[in-house]
Amino acid sequence: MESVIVAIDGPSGTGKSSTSKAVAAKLGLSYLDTGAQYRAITWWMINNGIDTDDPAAIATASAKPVIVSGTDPAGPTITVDGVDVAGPIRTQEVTSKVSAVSAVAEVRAVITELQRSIALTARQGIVVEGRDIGTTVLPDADLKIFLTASPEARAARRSGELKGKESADLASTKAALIKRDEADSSRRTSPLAKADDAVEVDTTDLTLDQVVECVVTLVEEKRAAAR
Ligand SMILES: Nc1ncnc2c1ncn2[C@@H]1O[C@H](COP(=O)(O)OP(=O)(O)O)[C@@H](O)[C@H]1O
Ligand SMILES: Nc1ccn([C@@H]2O[C@H](COP(=O)(O)OP(=O)(O)O)[C@@H](O)[C@H]2O)c(=O)n1
Repeated sequence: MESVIVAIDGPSGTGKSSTSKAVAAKLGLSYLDTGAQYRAITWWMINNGIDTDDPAAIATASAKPVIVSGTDPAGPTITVDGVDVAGPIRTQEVTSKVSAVSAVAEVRAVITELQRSIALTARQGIVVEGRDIGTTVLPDADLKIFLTASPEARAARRSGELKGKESADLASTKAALIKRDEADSSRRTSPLAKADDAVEVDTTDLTLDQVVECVVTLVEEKRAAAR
């Protein structure tokens, strides 16, 4: 197997981004954060005065923003209409609105198309992380991983990140995270779900290094089996 495609899905705070970046760096693969793309289109909607509670208005505007993702795991980038939005897409405002925007079928169609074209052109292969990569975006991925962790562990990880930036206590972080998971899991189009053939890894009691090692081993096993 020359080029390998790895799909990593799961809810917020399970370790998708950190794991995917490290696995891609170790194996010399590209890396794509699809959540950043949904955050970027949400940022654009807010910035352009589109009501994020109006699915029809979102659908009409969905093809307008030009989103470009840089896929080097050592320094992933994201721009919208040429503007670097790596910082602005992480605000609580975007986080609170991204589930509503990403539930709109037209938004998913545009972003899914973009994701498939990026995966197709990654010559060495790619690690793609998100919510519906194994089920919808790349159903033929060579390896599918579904990360889980307890809500307590996920909230603790997230509020650790937010400390010093935007104050958010553990309880409100946990409540916001559970609300977003529910919205992502219950939407009609391409909800957050484990693919039938995904390997589930519970990261609650694992260190990041252990999770990375586990995924790298699974990729190597796939490669050995394909030889
Ligand atoms: N196995 C782990 N144990 C402890 N902390 C972790 C683990 N995996 C990730 N983290 C930390 O948790 C936070 C959220 O991880 P991230 O990779 O952004 O998750 P996701 O992409 O699933 O939302 C980060 O600060 C990261 O360093
Ligand atoms: N493949 C994906 C990835 C993200 N998303 C949406 O984008 C949001 C932000 O994703 P993210 O991966 O940046 O979220 P975190 O887990 O990092 O907080 C999710 O809550 C989903 O609403 C999606 O719908 N499909």
